[in-house]
Amino acid sequence: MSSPPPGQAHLSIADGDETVREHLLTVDVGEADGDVKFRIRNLAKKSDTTGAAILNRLTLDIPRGVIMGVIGPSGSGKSTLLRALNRLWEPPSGTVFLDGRDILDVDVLSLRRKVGMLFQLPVLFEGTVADNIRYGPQLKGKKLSDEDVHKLLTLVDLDSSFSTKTGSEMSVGQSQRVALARTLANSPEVLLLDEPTSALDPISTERIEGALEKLKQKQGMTIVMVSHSIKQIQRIADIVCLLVDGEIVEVLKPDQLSQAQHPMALRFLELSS
Ligand SMILES: Nc1ncnc2c1ncn2[C@@H]1O[C@H](COP(=O)(O)OP(=O)(O)OP(=O)(O)O)[C@@H](O)[C@H]1O
Repeated sequence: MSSPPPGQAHLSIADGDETVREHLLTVDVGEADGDVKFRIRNLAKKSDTTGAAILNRLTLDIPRGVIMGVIGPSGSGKSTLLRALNRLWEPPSGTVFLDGRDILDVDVLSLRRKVGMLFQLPVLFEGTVADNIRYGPQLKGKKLSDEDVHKLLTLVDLDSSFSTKTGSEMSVGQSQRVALARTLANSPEVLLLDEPTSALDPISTERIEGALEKLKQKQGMTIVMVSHSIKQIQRIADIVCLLVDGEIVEVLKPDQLSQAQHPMALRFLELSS
């Protein structure tokens, strides 16, 4: 079999195959595959209180340089999965690999620089936008110039006049873009986004989506985004992963959702049309 193109390791194998789901879930692109950014193997988590499974032995490859959308009903484990990827909770050893390396073997602070995260609501620190953007690099002893700050603002579609504003002078959408710029100041390789636009108006949403597209195209950023909006996933994701009750039940291209076999995927599609 010829090698799949970068970032398409799973999809090219399963294209046109009626048993898409089974193939996608069992295909292993190989231990040393350079096109896989995150390798997740048998990732499990139980509730501390009830012992019920929150994540049920998830196995998934996240290809490098793609936007992967994660969808699923409320409580299906989407945020829990995302949070394992930068050790906001500690996954068991041997379950999550970044560039082939167990993330438990990576210093947690450098992991979080490489794997930045953005939440539903932006929380800016005190001080100006520039202070916020400079914060991460400063911890490493690096001082960003005004030009660096302006470049980061441009990446998120804000003009340089924002650098002197404070959180209280901005809308939630603008603050979210500043939070994104602050994360980007650490030069991450991966962005984890937990419903980053669910509190935003359509114009702000479009701006964030535009920034994410640019980051993927120009910097080859790998992006994993939890979203409740199928339409958003269809707009920007290259691959969509459907979680139901802590299990991955579908991994497919967004335009193949109508061919999904799991009833929940079809339900999602119905609700979004
Ligand atoms: N530390 C924890 N201890 C116990 N239960 C937890 C813990 N963290 C999450 N849960 C439970 O795990 C399940 C999955 O939660 P999670 O937030 O990952 O789901 P989700 O798919 O992101 O949901 P939503 O779409 O509503 O944000 C939920 O039932 C939640 O209550």
